[in-house]
Amino acid sequence: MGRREITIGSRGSKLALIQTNIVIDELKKYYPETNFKIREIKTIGDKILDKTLSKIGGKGLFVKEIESALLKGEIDIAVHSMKDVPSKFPQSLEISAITKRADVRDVLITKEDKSLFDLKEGAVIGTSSLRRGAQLRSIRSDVEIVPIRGNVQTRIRKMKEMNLDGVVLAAAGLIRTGLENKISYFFNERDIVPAVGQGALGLETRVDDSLIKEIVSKINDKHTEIAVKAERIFMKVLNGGCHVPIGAYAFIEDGKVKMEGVVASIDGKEIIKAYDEDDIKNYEKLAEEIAVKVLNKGGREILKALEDGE
Ligand SMILES: NCc1[nH]cc(CCC(=O)O)c1CC(=O)O
Repeated sequence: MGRREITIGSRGSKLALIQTNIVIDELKKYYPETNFKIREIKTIGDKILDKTLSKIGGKGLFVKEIESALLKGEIDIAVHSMKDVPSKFPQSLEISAITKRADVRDVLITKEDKSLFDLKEGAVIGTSSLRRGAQLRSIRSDVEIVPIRGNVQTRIRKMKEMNLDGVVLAAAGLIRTGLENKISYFFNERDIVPAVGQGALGLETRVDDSLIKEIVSKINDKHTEIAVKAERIFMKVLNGGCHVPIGAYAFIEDGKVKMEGVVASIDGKEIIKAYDEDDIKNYEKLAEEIAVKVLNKGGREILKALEDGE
């Protein structure tokens, strides 16, 4: 059973619209008769580009207006990058499906297409992500990190305008926008542990809209769902938003869930990591244990110092 017309809310950036169209193409495989309409919604995160996200209130800024439209019934589904979805939700909304994850890695785009190790001593790299900055400095302590904001295309343009040696971005966003050929270096996911949810798309719906929930459930990818849920548990235990350098990556392999979590000091001098694996059904316990391990190995002091410094 389908519905004749379904309205999907999306941010208006090129990447967001491409992602929403990826989701629509998937849904169309199951509901070829349905007309999927996109409604573009501007979020505060799209409007304020001259401040770092942590200063203007965190990553919830990319989803709030879209959630309001969902609550008002103006749209039936919201498509989000799971990376931008905060731990807390309005009570009557939920993520009902997470599609198959794309490349989770972070990458470097450099002015002269140089690999990480060919960058000159003291190279200046643009990223507003504390997670990327700290972990990058743990591999190359000589590099200087400068904040840079805006959508994917803007950041590449700013790299040139600000005469930076490079910028760090998510592989997924570049691949989806057809800019894969600009990537100069792929960071190994164990060197720069990705952001919670990176590379995964989530479909948010109203809790009581069982018809729409049934429709979106068709494109849920069980392995991605478990991995992203595990990462989000890690984030919740650490109580970390985007103002703390934390990362987590879970994946399913050989019938097990395997997971790494990290907390870093801003300068990258302290990198606290924990890795473990367990049966898939124990993913929640695994995520909690990894979070506790990271806290006990020194993560607690790092998080405390960040709180006091704010
Ligand atoms: N913070 C913005 C954002 N949200 C999702 C992606 C990329 C796609 C993804 O990770 O799913 C990006 C761009 C980036 O970080 O380079």
